[in-house]
Amino acid sequence: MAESDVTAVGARVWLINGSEDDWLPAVVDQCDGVEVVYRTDYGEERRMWISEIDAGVVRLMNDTLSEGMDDMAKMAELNQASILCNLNTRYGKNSIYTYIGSILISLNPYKRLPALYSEETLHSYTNKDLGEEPPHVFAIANECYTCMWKREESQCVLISGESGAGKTEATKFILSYLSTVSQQSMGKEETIPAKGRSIEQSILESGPLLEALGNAKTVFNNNSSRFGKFVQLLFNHSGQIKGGRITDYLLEKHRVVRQNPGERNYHIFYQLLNGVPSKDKGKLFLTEAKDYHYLNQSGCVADPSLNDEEDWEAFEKALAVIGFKEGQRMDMRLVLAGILQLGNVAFANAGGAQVVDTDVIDRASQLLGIEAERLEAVMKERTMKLRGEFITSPQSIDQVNSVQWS
Ligand SMILES: Nc1ncnc2c1ncn2[C@@H]1O[C@H](COP(=O)(O)OP(=O)(O)OP(=O)(O)O)[C@@H](O)[C@H]1O
Repeated sequence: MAESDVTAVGARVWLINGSEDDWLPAVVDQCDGVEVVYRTDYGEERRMWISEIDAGVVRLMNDTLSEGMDDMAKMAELNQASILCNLNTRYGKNSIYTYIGSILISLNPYKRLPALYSEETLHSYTNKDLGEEPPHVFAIANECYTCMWKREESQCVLISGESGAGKTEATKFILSYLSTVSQQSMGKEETIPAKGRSIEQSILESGPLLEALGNAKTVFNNNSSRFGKFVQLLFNHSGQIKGGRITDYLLEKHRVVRQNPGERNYHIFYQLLNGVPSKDKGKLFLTEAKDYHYLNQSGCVADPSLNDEEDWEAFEKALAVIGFKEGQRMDMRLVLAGILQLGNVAFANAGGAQVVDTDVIDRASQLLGIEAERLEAVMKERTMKLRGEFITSPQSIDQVNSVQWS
């Protein structure tokens, strides 16, 4: 390598800090023949005397990396620094997807990129081999779909990443791709099932449903899934989706009663309060989020990026598409409103915990369909079976609160 290559203005270089993981991608910004100014991709400026520069300090970057490679398995230099540099270069061009062989790396753009997920883009990935088109989550979905045919074996996509990385969005894109190709493979003699809803529609509608009940605003992600899920789709021999199953894991249950500062309870409670028409609020005893202990303790009841009213409509529509009747939907509203009332039951010490305001118990009992006396008793007393006999004893306020809030 000629030394002048790494001092020529505009040249892409590596500044060698130590181990390969510490290399910094940079560009030669200025050179007056004595001193060189390098500007790193991460915004830093580094100055060096030309006399100090050798291959142990600055190295010329491979041309292919300067442009950004869409498959990193083909990179000449493969280390943490070159991977991060390549992803960063591509991210700057809104190329959020990159392969390493058949593994897809997806970066969260934190902005809508409609052209990337248009119908036209989706169709450009059908019947293509992996690598034929630019890296994309649709290409992974297509690879699964075609491998299922070719190998006659079940296929699996594993999506992992930290909170807010984009797993839920990626899952939705994969489901939307598979549901589109499933509908395309529908034979002429086959029609959408009765009640005007297809399985594909039901699978897509499961998104708003699961998000309302299992997602919440956290400090990392305003729509964080607080559970893991395994989505299974079953295809027939014509390539159509014939069924699906979603198994959930490890729902963060304690969020219903307690949230960290700046976070929210599950979306559904705020959607209920904002979405139920005023005329129906009375019978559900609904007021405002700030009035409920389960919603007001974190200091956050709203987020400008979330539209609880619209999301309530999407939730109700999803329930209808999936097949819940109005009576069942009403039962859900009653249970949700009942949970909010339970959080407001307050206790005082009077020879054991006693309910301060029995109106709250009355409201909860009406909503949940449980006798008020029995509801009050299970909240403030403890019953044990001792030598075949049931013994009921009062509880202290701490004991009662630990049951109510944990
Ligand atoms: N491909 C994308 N295009 C546009 N925005 C995206 C994309 N992926 C993610 N986002 C944005 O980032 C937010 C967080 O993404 P997402 O909810 O999918 O993360 P997650 O990995 O599922 O997080 P968690 O583990 O907390 O549930 C989304 O609400 C969306 O605003």
